[in-house]
Amino acid sequence: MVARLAPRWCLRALRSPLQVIGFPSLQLHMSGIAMRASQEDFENALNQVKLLKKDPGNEVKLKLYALYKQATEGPCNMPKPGVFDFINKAKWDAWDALGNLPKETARQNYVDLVSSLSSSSESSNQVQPGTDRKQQEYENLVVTSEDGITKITLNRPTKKNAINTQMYQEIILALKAASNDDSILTVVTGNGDYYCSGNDLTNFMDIPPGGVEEKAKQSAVLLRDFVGSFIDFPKPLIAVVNGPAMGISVTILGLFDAVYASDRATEMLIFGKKLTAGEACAQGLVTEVFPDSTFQKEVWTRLKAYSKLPKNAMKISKQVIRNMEKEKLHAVNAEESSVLQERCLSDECINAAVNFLSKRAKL
Ligand SMILES: CCCCCCCCCCC/C=C/C(=O)SCCNC(=O)CCNC(=O)[C@H](O)C(C)(C)COP(=O)(O)OP(=O)(O)OC[C@H]1O[C@@H](n2cnc3c(N)ncnc32)[C@H](O)[C@@H]1OP(=O)(O)O
Repeated sequence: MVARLAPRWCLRALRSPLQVIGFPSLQLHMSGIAMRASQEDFENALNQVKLLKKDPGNEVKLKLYALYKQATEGPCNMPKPGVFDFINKAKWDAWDALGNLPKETARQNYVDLVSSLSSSSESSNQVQPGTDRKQQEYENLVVTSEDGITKITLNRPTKKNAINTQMYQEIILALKAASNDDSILTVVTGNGDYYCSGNDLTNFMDIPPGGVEEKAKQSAVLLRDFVGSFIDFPKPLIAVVNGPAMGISVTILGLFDAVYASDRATEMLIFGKKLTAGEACAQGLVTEVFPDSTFQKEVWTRLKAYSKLPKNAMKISKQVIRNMEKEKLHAVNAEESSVLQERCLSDECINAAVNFLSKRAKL
């Protein structure tokens, strides 16, 4: 019954430890709790959640969970889980943050939140591909090909294009596909006001049965494959940095052949320091900065001109330049991934993720 009704992201959540966050609505039906005042709206909202086309993300699921618990049970009445019990702690924090919010208000907030999700889900698939030829469907990317240019657009604008686990894998696949397609240039850009806010901090919450050590190992493998796919990319690869960029989306810019940034990319956050696009350009991380008002026009005019250049000459030139450093880059990548595996388990990393997520969970 659940399997038939639930959309794809629900099924994924049910298979993972995150299922406990994901399904207040199913819990309601299973426990058969009866509502009174706004029962009809509330029940409609519970049904609507199951019809959402897109996974709303862990933060929203936490909000839904907390509101559901508050609406049906009142203020948080559970003992606080231990710090390493990430999922239950995140749920507990979200519920506890609601304090003494009255049940009726929580019910109303749940209804309002679901309604906003339903409308944004209807207007989603956020990028208009225009006349581009759309390629394979991805959940977190839009990939189009036109005029010899394959464009990979990071497409989670409501999350500032943070890279979740699936998106890492989709980017690897999209780069693989672009390396074998007919295009001359490949472009990576972001949809919305951000280029990318880096690693999705909820990635670390989905702990597999092997525990946090297994998670750290999986993260290291994924990171190595992800960065490796940029190191090995055989054609000219251009980053069109349309807005702020953070974390891993900045650190991989050095693997692009050109990086064009809008002067609105004012937060290229590396090592906790904010760099403007101009400063990043002065340090060689960005190739050229354009005024935001003309950014898209100027950059795409230039890229279209580049795409008319001889395909094989460009590809071979890139390979000649890059091949010399590939071995070293792979060695550094392997080393960094193994350091990540260790650092994932550090208090500093756990606290940073928990702090961010618990702030998010407060309504
Ligand atoms: C087995 C697989 C595991 C895979 C793991 C692989 C690991 C590889 C790791 C490699 C090392 C990488 C390191 C990094 O990238 S570090 C950088 C991490 N990023 C951050 O710390 C940024 C966090 N976000 C923010 O500080 C702010 O959100 C931001 C400044 C970006 C925007 O602030 P603003 O106030 O304008 O907007 P909001 O905060 O309201 O954000 C809107 C919604 O977007 C969500 N969001 C934004 N960024 C992230 C993120 N990085 N992770 C998760 N969610 C993010 C935010 O929560 C808001 O969502 P809601 O509307 O639902 O609340």
